[in-house]
Amino acid sequence: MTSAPTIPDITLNNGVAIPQLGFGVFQIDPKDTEAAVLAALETGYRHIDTAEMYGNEKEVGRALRASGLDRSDVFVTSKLNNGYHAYGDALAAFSRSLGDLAMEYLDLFLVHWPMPAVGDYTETWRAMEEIYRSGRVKAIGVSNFQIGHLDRLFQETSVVPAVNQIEVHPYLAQDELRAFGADHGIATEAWSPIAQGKVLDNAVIKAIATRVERTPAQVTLRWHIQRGDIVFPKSVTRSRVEENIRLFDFELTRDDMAQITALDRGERIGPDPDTFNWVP
Ligand SMILES: NC(=O)C1=CN([C@@H]2O[C@H](COP(=O)(O)OP(=O)(O)OC[C@H]3O[C@@H](n4cnc5c(N)ncnc54)[C@H](OP(=O)(O)O)[C@@H]3O)[C@@H](O)[C@H]2O)C=CC1
Ligand SMILES: O=C(O)C(=O)[C@@H](O)[C@H](O)C(=O)CO
Repeated sequence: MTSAPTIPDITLNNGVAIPQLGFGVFQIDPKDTEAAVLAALETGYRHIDTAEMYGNEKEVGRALRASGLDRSDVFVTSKLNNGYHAYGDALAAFSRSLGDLAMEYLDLFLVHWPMPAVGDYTETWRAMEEIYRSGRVKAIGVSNFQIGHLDRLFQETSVVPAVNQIEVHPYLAQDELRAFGADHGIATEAWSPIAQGKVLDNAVIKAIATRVERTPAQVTLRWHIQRGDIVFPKSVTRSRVEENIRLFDFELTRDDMAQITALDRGERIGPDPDTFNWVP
């Protein structure tokens, strides 16, 4: 393939820079993860999104070491699993994630789900603040938090989350929650950015793709990039890993952007954060 593109950074609310495009590893079998992450790093990705829940942190760490890259060259995110929301459990879970990744620090650590009916996420967030103060993570954030959850954090805790990682794709544009985040200095990370493939046969996206001579996946990912969100598509297919990074040498018009945003139908492919209380 041709040389790797330059991926722009987004500056988080504490000054930390995060590559706007990364590589997600949800549903990559642990036995396949080292090879998949290594392929992504070889292709030019410098940002990996994992989680304790995915069961593949060890393999992510192995891939980074096998790549020969410096630890500081790659932005690594992991997430606190749902069973560890109590203060002491959260501290211990963070240390376990670091141990499994075999890293001295994480770039970003997130509360994976708010779990509103199970525990008190403000207690969990105080543990995250303690982890942040320890210097073993460069930034802390949340995932799947709704406006009400964020409002409670603002009222009862000190550190404003650096990011909120939420489901966003053309069928779930999330404009209200994204705007709320932007108003409070919280960057949006868009999970399942191509809706696990479900938006790729959409007629509007296909027509734009034909006109700009790109694939529907590239058009959809470019829509996220131009909206300013952070994305990390997942693929175990080398040709798609290469396709998904080629987003920085074309542009969508204002009309393309509006047409894709108008596909919003409030349709989730994942759980509803207000009612999701699953402990793996
Ligand atoms: N915080 C949270 O609660 C959540 C976070 N996430 C994060 O977001 C990441 C991405 O989301 P994910 O759910 O994996 O879904 P994605 O929207 O990234 O879609 C992944 C699926 O699309 C396929 N695919 C990838 N690229 C292409 C392409 N160019 N053309 C056609 N098909 C393609 C993949 O197939 P194949 O692999 O076979 O090539 C896979 O089946 C996760 O890996 C994870 O890091 C995801 C869900 C929830
Ligand atoms: O991928 C993630 O990060 C998730 O949280 C999802 O797996 C989510 O928990 C789910 O889809 C459960 O069915």
